[in-house]
Amino acid sequence: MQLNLVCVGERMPSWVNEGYEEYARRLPRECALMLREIAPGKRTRNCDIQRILADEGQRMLAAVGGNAHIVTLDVGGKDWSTRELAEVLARWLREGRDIALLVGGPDGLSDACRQRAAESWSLSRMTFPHPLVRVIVAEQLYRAWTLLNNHPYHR
Ligand SMILES: C[S@@+](CC[C@H](N)C(=O)[O-])C[C@H]1O[C@@H](n2cnc3c(N)ncnc32)[C@H](O)[C@@H]1O
Repeated sequence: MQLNLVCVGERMPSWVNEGYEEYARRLPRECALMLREIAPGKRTRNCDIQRILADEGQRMLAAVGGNAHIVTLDVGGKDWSTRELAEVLARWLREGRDIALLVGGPDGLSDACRQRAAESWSLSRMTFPHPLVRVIVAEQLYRAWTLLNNHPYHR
């Protein structure tokens, strides 16, 4: 199983890249987390946001393997506790399919991404900036993995 974090947004500040890498590199090979960055559409003053969202969504889905289990990151998704996330991670590991975790850009996710998703994960009822979301996701996945493996990181 591989975890693919598919995010709209490129050229992140160094603190975002370092924060993400800090946790992603700790995950073992059987649970590797790979980042796939999708270039955001160009937003101009009178641009058609729905068209830009649809195009970003299309490129996100193209970056996801045909057999992947798709999970959207969404304020309105399931607000798993860390322990519940660990159970979800254990299920994903058992099923063995690649997982695609989709994080939208400044305007969120397209309808097509939402429709293709098998599950939706909420980190909080608060809206976070998309650069921060990849860092939190990497940390929570690492924390869930340590919980499954009785590692002292989770206590
Ligand atoms: C800045 S937010 C987009 C806000 C946009 N107005 C919306 O309605 O989605 C960018 C992305 O970060 C992710 N995100 C932000 N806050 C989140 C949260 N609390 N839980 C899960 N994902 C979140 C979502 O994937 C969202 O599409």
